[in-house]
Amino acid sequence: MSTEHVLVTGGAGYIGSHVVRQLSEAGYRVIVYDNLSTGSAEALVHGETLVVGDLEDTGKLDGVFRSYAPAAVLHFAAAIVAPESVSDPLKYYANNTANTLRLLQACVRHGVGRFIFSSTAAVYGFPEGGIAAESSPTVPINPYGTSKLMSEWMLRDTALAHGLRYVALRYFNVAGADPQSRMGQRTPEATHLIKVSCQAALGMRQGVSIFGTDYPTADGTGIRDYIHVEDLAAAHLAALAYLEREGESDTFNVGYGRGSSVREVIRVVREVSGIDFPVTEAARRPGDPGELVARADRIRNVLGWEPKFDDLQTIVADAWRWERKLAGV
Ligand SMILES: NC(=O)c1ccc[n+]([C@@H]2O[C@H](COP(=O)([O-])OP(=O)(O)OC[C@H]3O[C@@H](n4cnc5c(N)ncnc54)[C@H](O)[C@@H]3O)[C@@H](O)[C@H]2O)c1
Ligand SMILES: O=c1ccn([C@@H]2O[C@H](COP(=O)(O)OP(=O)(O)O[C@H]3O[C@H](CO)[C@H](O)[C@H](O)[C@H]3O)[C@@H](O)[C@H]2O)c(=O)[nH]1
Repeated sequence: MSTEHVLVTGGAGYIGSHVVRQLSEAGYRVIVYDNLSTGSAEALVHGETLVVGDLEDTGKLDGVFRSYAPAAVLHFAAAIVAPESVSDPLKYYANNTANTLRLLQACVRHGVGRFIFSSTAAVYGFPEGGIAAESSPTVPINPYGTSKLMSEWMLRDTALAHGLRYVALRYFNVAGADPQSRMGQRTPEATHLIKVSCQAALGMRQGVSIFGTDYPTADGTGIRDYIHVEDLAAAHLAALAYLEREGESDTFNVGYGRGSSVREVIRVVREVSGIDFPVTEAARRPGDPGELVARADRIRNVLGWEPKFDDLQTIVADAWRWERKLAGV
């Protein structure tokens, strides 16, 4: 049990709010810094302190560091829509790269020693054989991935120069919701397959398009490593504990190391919901790799992370329950 303050940027968002809840339950005193551009104060369920502010506002950020002297910073705040990053790249370099720079400068000014960073499998682009290890080449194919990779580099160099230790977590396909439906993915226009399929089952969308049926995979559709947001959140607590026991700075994939195809996901959403929503076959979505699965042994070995929800049925059931609650049905 820790009584230290930790600062969580983007803590009112989808992933951050799950981590915030788990941190509170573990005894941390959590300060959330969020501009509520996509996040919601309702996602903070244990009365955590919310400072509504933008990372660009370094004056406000400095005030937070002065008031709470956080022992650690967990950095989720970002713009996250990969296709939008192609049409508006500077938004991504501003909000993801430049704002991470501002946050790191504040950490150095205030002597913060521990930092956890939300990175993404998008840093790998199209990995050889569809499987990415942490040592695989980082060749992002869109500005979103590049903005995150640049942040990883700044973090690495800052750590070396200023005695800060960090863990960068490269998330694969995050899905599902709090098993008690207190929080989940709120953005109605989200494009993620499991959310879209649940919305289709609820009749909120006309159906689901399968983007590409001619990939060199067993059923021709794209394969991804879907990870339950609750397990992903637990990885952050494992990372924080690792830094607290003086672990060295490091970067880890967070996935299960096992892929599911688009057809499998749709079949499970139909089964779980009991609703046979329309599915159409469409062309490949530009920039989509056929297969993207994590090599995921390092995080288990080094951080001691053990997933508890490694099952597509469970992920979909929790996503489905949340989506119904959000829709009020
Ligand atoms: N969702 C995924 O599948 C996925 C996959 C890989 C990596 N990630 C990373 O995880 C992190 C969280 O993603 P999410 O899915 O929870 O997204 P989200 O949009 O729900 O959360 C982002 C949060 O950051 C806040 N925010 C954004 N810009 C800000 C700024 N300038 N100042 C202060 N607050 C700001 C938003 O209001 C929101 O609460 C991001 O860094 C994202 O790149 C997400
Ligand atoms: O309506 C849809 C939506 C998705 N897909 C397919 O389903 C799979 C998963 O697509 P998502 O949009 O759910 O997720 P992505 O794999 O494209 O990307 C997500 O995971 C990446 C990391 O792996 C990045 O973090 C990225 O930001 C995040 O959106 C892909 O094969 C995609 O082509 C469909 O067939 N129809």
